[in-house]
Amino acid sequence: MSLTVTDLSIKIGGRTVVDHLSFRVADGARFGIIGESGSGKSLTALAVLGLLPDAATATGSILLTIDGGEEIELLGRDDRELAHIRGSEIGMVFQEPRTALNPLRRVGRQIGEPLRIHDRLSKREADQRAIELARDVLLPEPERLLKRYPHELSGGQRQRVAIAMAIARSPSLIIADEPTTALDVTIQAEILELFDELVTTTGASLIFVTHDLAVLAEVATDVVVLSHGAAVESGPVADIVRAPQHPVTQGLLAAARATSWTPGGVA
Ligand SMILES: Nc1ncnc2c1ncn2[C@@H]1O[C@H](COP(=O)(O)OP(=O)(O)OP(=O)(O)O)[C@@H](O)[C@H]1O
Repeated sequence: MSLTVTDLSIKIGGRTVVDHLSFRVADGARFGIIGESGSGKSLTALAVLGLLPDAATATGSILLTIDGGEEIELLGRDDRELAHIRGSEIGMVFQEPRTALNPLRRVGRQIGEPLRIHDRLSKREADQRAIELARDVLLPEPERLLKRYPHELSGGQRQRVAIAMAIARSPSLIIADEPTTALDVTIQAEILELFDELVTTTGASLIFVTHDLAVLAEVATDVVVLSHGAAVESGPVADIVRAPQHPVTQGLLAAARATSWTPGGVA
């Protein structure tokens, strides 16, 4: 699968919040969208997911090319079709796992339910698959843990459950919007490692949204830098870290270094 965003503009209440943005995510790529708060990162991710707020209007093109060559224009597509694509082709992980999880349901059921509904697995098959997925995301003691409710899990474990739900139906694209921002630093590193591993083993492409260049450098190989909704710089993460051209990128690098990060790990 590949994703080609061309000339994407998003307006809310007459204000342009994403401005003629173009980028391409190649098959199996790990692509980062970075920028300061309010630069339009989340709205760009939501546009790809077909989840823009009602007040927003979007123009341009978001073309998903699925394996086999079929091209699907996501922009302007009706909600039902987008919901179908979200389930099967695109998985999503957000900052706060609580919002992705139903507090009243055991986590195993939440992981397995889409598989029962869409892939018509029996309850037993879905339970079994939920355990496999829990293992894939390195949840401890899956059989026991899946019987628990979200509030009985730690924040890191909840995010692992949300990731298991995102990958349950083997999407070819995973979109993660600040998935580690709400977590402690040590847990953050573990979750980044998990993304790294999952993308490698599943072959899915990744769009990773963050304000943190240190985090980005752990998972992404290519990046677009946003400022006020527009791309100000793009290219391989290693180049951007080595020689940032735009003042916004230089600022993001300075902010990352201020947390004692050194860009040694960048490929
Ligand atoms: N539902 C909304 N109604 C009105 N304005 C919105 C809405 N959602 C976002 N915006 C505005 O659009 C701009 C871009 O928002 P967006 O959430 O994409 O930024 P961001 O880069 O993800 O920032 P953050 O890291 O703070 O989430 C911001 O100025 C924001 O205030």
